[in-house]
Amino acid sequence: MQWTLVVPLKPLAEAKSRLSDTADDALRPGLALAFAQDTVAAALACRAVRDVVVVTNDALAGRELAALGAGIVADEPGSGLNAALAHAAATVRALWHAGPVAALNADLPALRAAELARVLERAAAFPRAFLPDAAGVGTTLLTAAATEELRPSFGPGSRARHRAWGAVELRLDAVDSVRQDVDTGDDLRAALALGVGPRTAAAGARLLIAEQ
Ligand SMILES: Nc1nc2c(ncn2[C@@H]2O[C@H](COP(=O)(O)OP(=O)(O)OP(=O)(O)O)[C@@H](O)[C@H]2O)c(=O)[nH]1
Ligand SMILES: C=C(OP(=O)(O)O)C(=O)O
Repeated sequence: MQWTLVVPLKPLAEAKSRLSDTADDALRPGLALAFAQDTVAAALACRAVRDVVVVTNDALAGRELAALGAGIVADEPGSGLNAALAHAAATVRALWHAGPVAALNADLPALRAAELARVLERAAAFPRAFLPDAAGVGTTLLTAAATEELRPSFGPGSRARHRAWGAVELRLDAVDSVRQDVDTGDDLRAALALGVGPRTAAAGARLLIAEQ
């Protein structure tokens, strides 16, 4: 089964506010872009991924991620994360192809294509499935078979909501890179320990942690 991933990204200037304990206002937009670039590059290299579509209104992010090979869908301004994901999934199915879709967080800078493949291959057994984040309270991946609606409910406590809404929780060992999203300085430290992609490394992420 080959998946289309939809990746949501808010305007870079507003991104990663919880990282303010580690990176100042001048650095956070560039870090958010680097996280997204490393996430999208790894996803495009994944054997189980047919294509990646980023839903965003940020012009710079759109250009940089399109240059990596991602499709770009404009956000419905002010609609919020879950509406943006549902809109992107519907647009993909209406305009590209009506296959299985999955929502993937844009802040997985340590993402490994092989680990993502194992998760997506496991998800293919279920109508809808999700992977909890490393903290065990959120979600980094939500999948829907071709006959299913995505029905995203991302946000605080999303693990419990996605389970309550009928998605099967995926339980796999050795897929840390698919679970380690970066919201805080501690998350960034954990992602660096896993090994981040070249753009996140070049953005000076390790220096930020060393300064703490
Ligand atoms: N397209 C789109 N993406 C969004 C929207 N809101 C959040 N996102 C993205 O969804 C993911 C999770 O969002 P948040 O945790 O709210 O934002 P964040 O920038 O990751 O972190 P914080 O600012 O610390 O909350 C991130 O990749 C965001 O860029 C939205 O309204 N539209
Ligand atoms: C949106 C989510 O993640 P975060 O806020 O940590 O980016 C989520 O886990 O549903």
